[in-house]
Amino acid sequence: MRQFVFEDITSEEVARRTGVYTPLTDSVRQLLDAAIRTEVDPDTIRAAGELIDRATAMLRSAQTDGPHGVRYTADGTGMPWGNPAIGIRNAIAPPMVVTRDGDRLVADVVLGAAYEGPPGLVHGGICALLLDHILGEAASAMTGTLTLRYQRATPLGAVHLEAEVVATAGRKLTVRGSMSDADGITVTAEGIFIAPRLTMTERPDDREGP
Ligand SMILES: CCCCCCCCCCCCCC(=O)SCCNC(=O)CCNC(=O)[C@H](O)C(C)(C)COP(=O)(O)OP(=O)(O)OC[C@H]1O[C@@H](n2cnc3c(N)ncnc32)[C@H](O)[C@@H]1OP(=O)(O)O
Repeated sequence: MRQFVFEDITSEEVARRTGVYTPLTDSVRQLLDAAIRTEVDPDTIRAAGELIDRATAMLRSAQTDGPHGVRYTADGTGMPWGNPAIGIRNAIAPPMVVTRDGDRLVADVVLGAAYEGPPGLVHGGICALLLDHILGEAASAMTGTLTLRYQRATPLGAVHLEAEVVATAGRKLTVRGSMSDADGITVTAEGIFIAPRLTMTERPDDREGP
């Protein structure tokens, strides 16, 4: 299991990097959507592919070995930037922006063509990804068991997610949550999340993570 990675950088530097990477990821997200929906002729598709390959080579001219990792700074700011639900450097992520509302975590996300499963509807695995993430973030723990009930299909478009810890027993946290559209709940979730064996006396870079 890889470890969390400590980066000794200021919040200004985090903001600067966020400003650099966010527009790139937005562009790649637009590219994903365009690649799914384009109806241009084959020559134009080939030409676009060559341009994309050139851009990819530019980006690969300096890159990390392996994944981005879950990085954090001295003040505890997390940089899970490769995360497929919330990562600001991952175009697969919608991205979901999670905020706190009292005891609950909430997020509002727009799911477009890249998330389609049945026609016009959100893929069930995407519902599971987003719910796993928001429930896991509510618990700050590893998913042990996650149970979903797909109450009705979720149309592509705007969705709302919620999660709340409802019980704690030792390292085990029970978390409930839901996904909904404008007409109400589409998916309910309940998970058992297991907090790491970790004491606050350990140095941050000793922590193991997913
Ligand atoms: C790491 C911190 C993460 C922070 C993340 C920040 C937010 C990021 C958000 C990311 C969100 C995305 C999140 C992701 O994507 S997390 C990635 C997906 N999840 C995994 O890959 C987890 C793989 N499994 C494991 O690593 C271990 O099996 C875990 C850690 C789960 C338990 O192994 P551990 O050796 O620690 O456990 P223990 O044997 O001491 O048992 C302890 C207690 O737990 C009970 N139990 C055990 N297993 C399960 C189970 N599967 N269901 C229900 N209960 C289970 C067990 O009965 C016992 O209960 P009790 O007898 O005491 O009553």
